Amino acid sequence: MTALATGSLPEATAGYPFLKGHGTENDFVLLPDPDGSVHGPLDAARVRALCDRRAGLGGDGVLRIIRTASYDGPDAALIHGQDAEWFMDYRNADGSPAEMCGNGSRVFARHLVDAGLVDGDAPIPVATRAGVKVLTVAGDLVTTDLGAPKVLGQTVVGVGLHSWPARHVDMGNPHAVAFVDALEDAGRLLEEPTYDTETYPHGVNVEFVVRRAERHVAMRVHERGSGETRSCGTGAGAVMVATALADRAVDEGAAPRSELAYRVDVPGGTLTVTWTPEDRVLLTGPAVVVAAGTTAL
Ligand SMILES: N[C@@H](CCC[C@H](N)C(=O)O)C(=O)O
Repeated sequence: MTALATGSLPEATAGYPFLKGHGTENDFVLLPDPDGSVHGPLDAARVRALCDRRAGLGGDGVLRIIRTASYDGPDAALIHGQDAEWFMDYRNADGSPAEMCGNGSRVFARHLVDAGLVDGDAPIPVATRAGVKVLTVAGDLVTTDLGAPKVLGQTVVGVGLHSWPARHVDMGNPHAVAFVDALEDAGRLLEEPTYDTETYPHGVNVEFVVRRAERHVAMRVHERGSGETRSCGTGAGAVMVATALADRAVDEGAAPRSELAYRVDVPGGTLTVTWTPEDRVLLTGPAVVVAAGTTAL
């Protein structure tokens, strides 16, 4: 391979500023748009173009970084009512908006701190479509308080000819958690798993879980709107809650009596999920920004 000679690189493309980042390889295009004047309308086609891994920048989703007061898209009243300066305007790779993104929230906070937009030594409240989430940054790790889980009923998910019972857990967004004998049993996950559309009228994120050791599990995920990804933070939260209940480490309908932590391995790394006696699910993991530039998209 011939190295590019100095000076042969094309001039930076004039266009819209972006950053690229990931949390346990759940990767995102970040669009800094503090006052809503930089990026213009973020329609589904543009999100799909940005997330395209061959013709675009590539990503599991887009995070627009905008002041809460400057957001004027759908559900603006709901967003403006939240007590947080910054709004994480998250979209899946297919362009659909989602209520919450756990891994994305850490990358979002990392950027706010790096850019000097917030004090990294203090808790950072971030508005989302699932309400305000508070983040804390400690070195390489960022913790998101995902809030109280909603533990709902049993359901069924399927891939090809296989089907599994699954636990319905809402972590701000919908999840179905299925325990499997081996992660490979879920196959290549090129297609969306089947699920009960009455239980999940707006689609669902499906997690497949195996136990690795005491308070240690591994998962794969098929995300609503993004396909199989290398990690899902809210999914890790849902998996921890479903596993702790299955382990009888927590009584149904209750919070743990003392802090309970599980290691959750995902294809892209490791997350720690802690469920507190105050019924908060805390997601801790890395958050990395790997590139910044401009895009014509
Ligand atoms: N990867 C995210 C979840 C993103 C949203 C999800 N696909 C949905 O539609 O609910 C995470 O880390 O939580």
